[in-house]
Amino acid sequence: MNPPSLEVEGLAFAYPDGHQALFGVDLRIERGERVALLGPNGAGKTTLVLHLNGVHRAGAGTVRVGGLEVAKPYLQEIRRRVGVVFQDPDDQLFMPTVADDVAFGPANFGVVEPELSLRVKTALDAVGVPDLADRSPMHLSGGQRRRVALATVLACDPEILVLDEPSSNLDPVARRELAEVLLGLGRTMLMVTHDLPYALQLCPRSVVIDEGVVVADGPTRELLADPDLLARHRLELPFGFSV
Ligand SMILES: Nc1ncnc2c1ncn2[C@@H]1O[C@H](COP(=O)(O)OP(=O)(O)OP(=O)(O)O)[C@@H](O)[C@H]1O
Repeated sequence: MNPPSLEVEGLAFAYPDGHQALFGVDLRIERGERVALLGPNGAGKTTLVLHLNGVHRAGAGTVRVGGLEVAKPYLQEIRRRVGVVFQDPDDQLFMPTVADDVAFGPANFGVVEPELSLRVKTALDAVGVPDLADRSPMHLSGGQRRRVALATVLACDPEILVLDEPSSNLDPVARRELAEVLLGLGRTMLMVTHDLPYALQLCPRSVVIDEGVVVADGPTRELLADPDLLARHRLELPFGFSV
């Protein structure tokens, strides 16, 4: 049997200033699952995500991606396996053309022509912007930049896609179109978001963390239908939205 895409066991972490941000987090995501990671500001979501690609080193506990432990000797392969799409595409796009940006990751991981060009084309097709290949990433709309940032990660064929606030700063049409793209990918996903309707639309399962611990883990629809849970953890559905 395949190992789970993500297995976090007993993860605890304190920042160098002594602030304890995670207290024994457990999280298992099977291949093909789409999971939303919810929680108020300061809950520990980003801190958790930065353990998945080895930016932070666990104080205690383990993280495995597709069965491989996040540890120094395996960091290059871990970074290929964990495709983080940052909230700000500026963090991800820096080459002269879109095609160069999408090729950058797989080229770094040793992919060569003709496979490299195929990866670029497949990734841009998957996010619905094949026509942008020769454009400068600097001169794209926010929605286009978000899609290109996603393509840069897809081109590395990650085990798990980690999306940080994918719907932020998108107009309603770009937001819906991105949801359609994400649903069409058929990939394992962990989506960090404050956009609860987006979590409901995209992720059958949600995990709520608060003050560094997992406080709920279950079907998104059930969690969002629990007003006490939402109120306890500063989660709020938009006015008039019913689950
Ligand atoms: N570099 C740091 N040094 C010390 N404490 C930090 C550092 N970065 C984050 N923290 C603290 O760790 C806790 C968790 O922060 P984190 O950024 O993981 O929360 P978050 O759930 O991602 O919040 P948000 O929804 O606002 O992005 C917070 O109390 C935060 O103040």
